[in-house]
Amino acid sequence: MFILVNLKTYPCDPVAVAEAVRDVDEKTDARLAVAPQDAHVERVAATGVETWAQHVDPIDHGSNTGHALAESLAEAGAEGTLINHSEKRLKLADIDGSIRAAERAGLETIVCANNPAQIGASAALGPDAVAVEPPELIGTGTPVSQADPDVVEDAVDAADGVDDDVSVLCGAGISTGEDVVSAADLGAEGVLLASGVAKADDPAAALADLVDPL
Ligand SMILES: O=C(CO)COP(=O)(O)O
Repeated sequence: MFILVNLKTYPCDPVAVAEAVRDVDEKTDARLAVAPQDAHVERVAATGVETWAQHVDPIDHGSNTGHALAESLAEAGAEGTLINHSEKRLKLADIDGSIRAAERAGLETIVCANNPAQIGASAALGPDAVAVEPPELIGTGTPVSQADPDVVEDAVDAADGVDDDVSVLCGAGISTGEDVVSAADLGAEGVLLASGVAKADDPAAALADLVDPL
């Protein structure tokens, strides 16, 4: 399983969380990574943890102000990027452009989507992976894999129907190892999570619990 910890703009110490993720990653067969804010990518990557960007824009070097350039994030140490997160929605043409920008920079891609229909459309654009995250469950602590198993299974079917090379992850409310196991049982190859680690009193303990049953 791939476990990607999205730090959003939570007021946690990104380097301390990154070190905890790196340490847990070394002790488990699961693949763990962290997606910090752009300003923290370089410091987080320097810990040795697999580091992802939260977003890239569909742009190239040039006359663009206030954008996230894929090449710059890759140079700072990012190995992949989320695209179209529920909190950073893009138009279809821009999702396509962001995937192409990420590919150009050598970044792995996960396109997020609200529901199985959007998962199918996203898979058609050829990212490495898609992630279904029902917005109403994000940040609630109610795990999508247990509260809405159909949405995960339907997302897996939708992506497989378009391109079975595209992996499917799920996210929203995931915070325990049991939630991760139920996601795997539904056919997800990984999970995205945020508050369960970024807002935990002890992020290292929260991470240890996440991988414990894997
Ligand atoms: O948006 C998410 C991960 O990208 C999920 O957030 P929570 O884990 O806080 O529900």
